[in-house]
Amino acid sequence: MLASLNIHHLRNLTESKLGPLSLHNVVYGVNGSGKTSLLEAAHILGTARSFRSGGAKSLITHGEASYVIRGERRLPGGGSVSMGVQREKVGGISLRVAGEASRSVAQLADELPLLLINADSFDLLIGEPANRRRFMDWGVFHVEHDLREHRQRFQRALTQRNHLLRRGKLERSELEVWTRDLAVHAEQVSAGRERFLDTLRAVFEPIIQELAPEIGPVDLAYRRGWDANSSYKDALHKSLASDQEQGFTQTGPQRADIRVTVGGYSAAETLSRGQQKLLVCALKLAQGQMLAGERGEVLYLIDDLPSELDAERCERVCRALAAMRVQTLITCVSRSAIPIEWLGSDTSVTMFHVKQGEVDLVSPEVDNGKTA
Ligand SMILES: Nc1ncnc2c1ncn2[C@@H]1O[C@H](COP(=O)(O)OP(=O)(O)OP(=O)(O)O)[C@@H](O)[C@H]1O
Repeated sequence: MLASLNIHHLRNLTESKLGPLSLHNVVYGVNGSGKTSLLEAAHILGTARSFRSGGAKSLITHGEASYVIRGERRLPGGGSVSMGVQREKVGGISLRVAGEASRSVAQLADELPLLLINADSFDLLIGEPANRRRFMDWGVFHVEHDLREHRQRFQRALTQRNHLLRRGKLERSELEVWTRDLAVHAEQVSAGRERFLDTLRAVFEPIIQELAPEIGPVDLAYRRGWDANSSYKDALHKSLASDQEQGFTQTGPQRADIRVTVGGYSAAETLSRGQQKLLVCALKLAQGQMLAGERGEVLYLIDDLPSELDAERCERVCRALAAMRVQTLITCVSRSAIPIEWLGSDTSVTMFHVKQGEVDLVSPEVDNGKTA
């Protein structure tokens, strides 16, 4: 569990401490006060990158030369691990884990597994299929580590095959070699995605029922990217002439998708914005449940949880998070937007008030909900 976060010169957070952190942490403050920047700091600590667009250097407080983010992770069995990320305007990024310099972002991710829910998360439902493929591949690689190699070899074979298809004069034997390789690894990648989706469905269904029973059953159908009745090898054989004409491989896992429907209709085109948010939250909570099952720990960064949700539905999300026993860092504009009893007992929830980059620990008893 992340125990504390110290931030130096990240956006308007010139010298800020967020801590001590509990299982659930609510940060509130007016627009532009620095709430998202606090989530961003936690995200950088676990991934070495921001979730917002823009150059990495634009995160450094204007006029300063570098930012530094330090965090302390409390270990389940006692003891703690320190983590740190520093970015220089001139120079680059340096990472530290347990007092040692590290070159591996994966080491940060291992120490602090994170999941983010923010306005961009809607892309999972309404965005391009690539967003849903990334979601599937995240799951595949967390659950089945050896599929990484199949994925890399699939990508390499696809690149090579497309390269040959683009060339006017076709080298048949070379094309056949890459097509054979492509077919083998594509089937593996696709089968892995299908298994992930089967596992996810079982976790997702009770969560969506709890968060949004009124929208009815939600179907997550896997579209593997080629004719469901043929092997990929046969599909490639059938589409060879047309692939040659187009100059690229038109079918395969690079076209896979998850079709999300409600009562047979596209969820993206049918659901209201609030319902879409509940559906996206259910997918992310299912993802977290799978990750927590495997890793034992996960930290949810949730930007402006109450936006788009009415009080009752916001409460449902909070109660689902509380039931999962995952750590949360949730932002909202007003103190009263998330009554802490939705998340659990007073002892497992800490509130912070951020004002122009300054973070204050708020005692709920003293504050009594009056500081909005
Ligand atoms: N490099 C920078 N140096 C200094 N200040 C910056 C820099 N980048 C952004 N800011 C400022 O930091 C502040 C914090 O922005 P942030 O997005 O964290 O606010 P927020 O509390 O999440 O707001 P909202 O509720 O509007 O989403 C803003 O006032 C922004 O103008």
